[in-house]
Amino acid sequence: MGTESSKRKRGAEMTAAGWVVRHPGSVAAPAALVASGVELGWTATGGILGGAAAGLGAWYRAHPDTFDRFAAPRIRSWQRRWLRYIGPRWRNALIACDLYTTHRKTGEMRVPRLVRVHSYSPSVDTLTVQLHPGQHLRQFEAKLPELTEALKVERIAIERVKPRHIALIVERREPFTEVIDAPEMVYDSDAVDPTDLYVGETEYGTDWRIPLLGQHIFAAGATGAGKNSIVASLLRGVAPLIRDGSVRLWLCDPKQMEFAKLAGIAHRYADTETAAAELVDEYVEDMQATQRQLQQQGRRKITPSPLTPLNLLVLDEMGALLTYGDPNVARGLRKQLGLVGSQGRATGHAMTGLVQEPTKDTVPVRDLFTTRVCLRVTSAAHVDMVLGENARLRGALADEIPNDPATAGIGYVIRQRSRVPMRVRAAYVNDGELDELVEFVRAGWRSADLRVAA
Ligand SMILES: Nc1ncnc2c1ncn2[C@@H]1O[C@H](COP(=O)(O)OP(=O)(O)OP(=O)(O)O)[C@@H](O)[C@H]1O
Repeated sequence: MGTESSKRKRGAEMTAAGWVVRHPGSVAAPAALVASGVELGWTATGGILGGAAAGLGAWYRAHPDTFDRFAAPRIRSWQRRWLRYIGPRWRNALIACDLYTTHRKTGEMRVPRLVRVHSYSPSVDTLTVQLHPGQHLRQFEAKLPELTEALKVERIAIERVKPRHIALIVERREPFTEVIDAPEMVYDSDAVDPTDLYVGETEYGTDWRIPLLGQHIFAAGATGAGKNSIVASLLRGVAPLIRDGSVRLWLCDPKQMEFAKLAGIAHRYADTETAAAELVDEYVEDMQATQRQLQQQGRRKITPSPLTPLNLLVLDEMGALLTYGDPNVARGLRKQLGLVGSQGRATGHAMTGLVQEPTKDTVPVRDLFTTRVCLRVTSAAHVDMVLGENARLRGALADEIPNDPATAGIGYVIRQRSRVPMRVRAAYVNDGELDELVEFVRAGWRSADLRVAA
C-alpha cells in the first residue's frame, strides 16, 4: 500500500515551529535581550551590547589575524545568510529558475531549503542546500547560468555533499580587476627578509607574502595561468641576496621560455631532462655537504650568507619531468626531490615546483611542499589535488577562473592556521622587469669581480 499524501497544507504555526527548532539562536538571542532588559534594566542591557560591540571593534583593530580567523567568517556568514540569501530573494530566484518541486495534491511550491551559509572569505560563499525528493544536482547544473544571474553574483560552482544535499559555491565578486605591479627591488641585502617575501595581494587587500627560507613552494596552473610571475616576484624580492651570493639559484628550465633570461644569474641552469636530473643530483649532494658542515659546527640550521647560502631549486614543468620523460630519470628525480623535501629546509635548500596539470604522479610529491598555490586549472578535480581535500568545497574555485589573459596570476592558497582558501593575485613581472633583475644582479657581480681584480 502506497503512502497517501494529504490534500491539506501543513499548518503555518507548525512551519513556524519547525523554523524555530532549526534556528534556536534566532529566538534565543532576542529572548535573552528581552530577559536582560526586564531583569537588569534597559540601560544596563544597552551598556552590555555597546561593550560587546566596542570589544569586537577593539579586537578587529588590535588582532587582525585572530579576528579574521575566528570572528570575521562567522559574522560574514550570518550577515550573508540573513541579509543576502534567505527570504524572498532566495525563493524568487529558485522559482524563476524552475528549481522547485510542486506538491502533487496541494500544488504548493517547494523551494529547496538553504541549510547553511559559510562565508570563509569575502569573495566566496558556500551554500549548503537541501533538495526535495525528485530533485538532483543535474537540474542545478543545467540552470547555473540562470541562477548566477538571478542571485546577481559572478559565478557559481556546484558539488554534491551527501544524499539530498548539494553545495553551491558562489563567487560574489572579482576582487582583482587590475594587474599588480612587480615588486620593487631594494638595493640593500639587510632590507630583505627571506622568510617573508611579497609576491602579490590577497582578496582582503593585504600583501600576499611567502616564506622562501625553510619552505618549499608548489604552484599549479594551466598554460598561461601566470605561474612564472610567482617565481619572478620572489626573485626580485631576493635580488640583492642573489647579487651578494647569499641566495643561489638552481634552475631547471626544460621549456626554455621566459626563464631562459635567468640563466645569466643562475648558479646552475639545466635546459634538458637529463641535465635537470644531473642538476638535482648535484643539489642533493650540496645539501648533504651542508648537513655535514652543520653537524661539525653543532648548528641546526643556516642563516643565509655567502658562506652558507640559501639555495633555491626552481623546477619549471615539474609535471612533465616526472610524468612524460624517461621513467628511470623520473624515478630518480622523485627520490631526490623526496630528500630535498624532507631534509632541505634546515640546510637552506628550498625548492619551487611549477606544474601545468596536477596528476597522480605529482600528487605524492605535492605533499613535500609546504606552500601550495593553485592558479587557474582546467578541472575541478585538480583543485583538491593541489590544495588538499575539500579545498574546492570551501571556495577555492580555481577551475572557474576564466581562461582569459585578464585573470592571469589569480589563484588560491590555503591560509595556514584556519585551513580556509584565500584568493590571491601574483604581481606581474614583465620582460623588461625580468631584464632589470638580471642586470641588477650582474652589475653587482661585475663590480665585485673588478674589486677582486684590483
Ligand atoms: N601576475 C600576472 N598578472 C597579470 N598578467 C599576468 C600575470 N602573469 C602572467 N600574466 C600574463 O599572462 C601571460 C602568461 O603568463 P605565463 O607565461 O607566466 O603563464 P604560465 O602559467 O607560466 O604559462 P606556461 O605554463 O605556459 O609557461 C603573460 O604573458 C602575461 O601577459
